[in-house]
Amino acid sequence: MQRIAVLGGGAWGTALAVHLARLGRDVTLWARDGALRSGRALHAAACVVSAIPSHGTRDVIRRARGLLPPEATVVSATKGLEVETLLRVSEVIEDELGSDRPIAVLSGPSFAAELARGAPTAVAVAGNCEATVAAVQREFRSGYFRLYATQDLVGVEIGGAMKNVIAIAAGAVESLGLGDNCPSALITRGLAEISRLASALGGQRETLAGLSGLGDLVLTCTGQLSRNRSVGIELGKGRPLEEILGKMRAVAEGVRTTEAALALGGRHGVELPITAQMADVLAGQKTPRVAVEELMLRRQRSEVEVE
Ligand SMILES: NC(=O)C1=CN([C@@H]2O[C@H](COP(=O)(O)OP(=O)(O)OC[C@H]3O[C@@H](n4cnc5c(N)ncnc54)[C@H](O)[C@@H]3O)[C@@H](O)[C@H]2O)C=CC1
Ligand SMILES: O=C(CO)COP(=O)(O)O
Repeated sequence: MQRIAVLGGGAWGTALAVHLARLGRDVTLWARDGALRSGRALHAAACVVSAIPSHGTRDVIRRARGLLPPEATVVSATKGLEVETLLRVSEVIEDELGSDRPIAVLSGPSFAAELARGAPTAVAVAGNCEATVAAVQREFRSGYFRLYATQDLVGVEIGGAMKNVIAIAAGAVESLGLGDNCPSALITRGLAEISRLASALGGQRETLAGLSGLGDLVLTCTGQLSRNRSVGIELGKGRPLEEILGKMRAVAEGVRTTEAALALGGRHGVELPITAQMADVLAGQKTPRVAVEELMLRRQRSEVEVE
């Protein structure tokens, strides 16, 4: 897997391209408005890493379809859901490229800037076949980048997408200055909510206790570099969402994921109380303070749910 094309010239695509180039791979980075049409970016690629925001993935993959070498593995590094279809990103890719295509997903606690400077980082890698997962694990690893293999695509992708929703909530709670108990409860109950949805969709709860669940949740809810957390901080100050997003150049996937996750929960009969409150907050229908009060006043229940 020597030749690698990275689609997406944002922070994450760039960091992954830098990392792979450092490993001696022959890397091409395709940024929006780049030369995808000419096929130069994808020519003879053994592997294509997709680090496009979730809302742009289908379009870019569709445009890449005819240019992709038939055997090329596609590795999704995106964390989100397709709002219109409620599909996970690997499902979107499969929808466009067919179920024979080797597809893997990378997800876990990994701020782009830290990977780019070679800070020790560990992620999960899942895929639609064991050999694909093993190949990605082998080809992407370095002294500072470690990949844990799993076959649980659902768990890994739901963990990566949903942690962004809880991170927005964590930022809002931080802004309200409610102390340390509240964010801790939010992270824990957020994890319960994420695990419930993943499990209903066929994922394994154990996956959510791993890097693409708890690991990424802790990083994004507490890390200074998180864009999702920073959206929450601004919401907590009372700024409207449009104004916050209008000033942001980077993507905060949790904003769109909130709506999609809530719809997925509804479809599968899964209660997502924090996500539901965040949907109201993001829609400007409720303040974060009221959302916290309503969560606290919910009917008390068992901590561990019996399925
Ligand atoms: N930044 C990070 O630390 C990490 C980000 N991710 C995920 O990677 C994905 C990409 O995020 P970043 O690179 O951070 O985003 P970014 O905000 O740094 O850049 C987004 C890039 O996507 C391009 N883009 C936007 N809309 C597009 C569209 N419709 N079609 C094609 N390209 C489009 C933009 O031009 C820009 O180059 C997201 O799903 C994010 O959650 C995952 C792990 C770490
Ligand atoms: O996914 C990330 C770290 O694992 C990046 O989080 P943000 O998109 O909130 O910056």
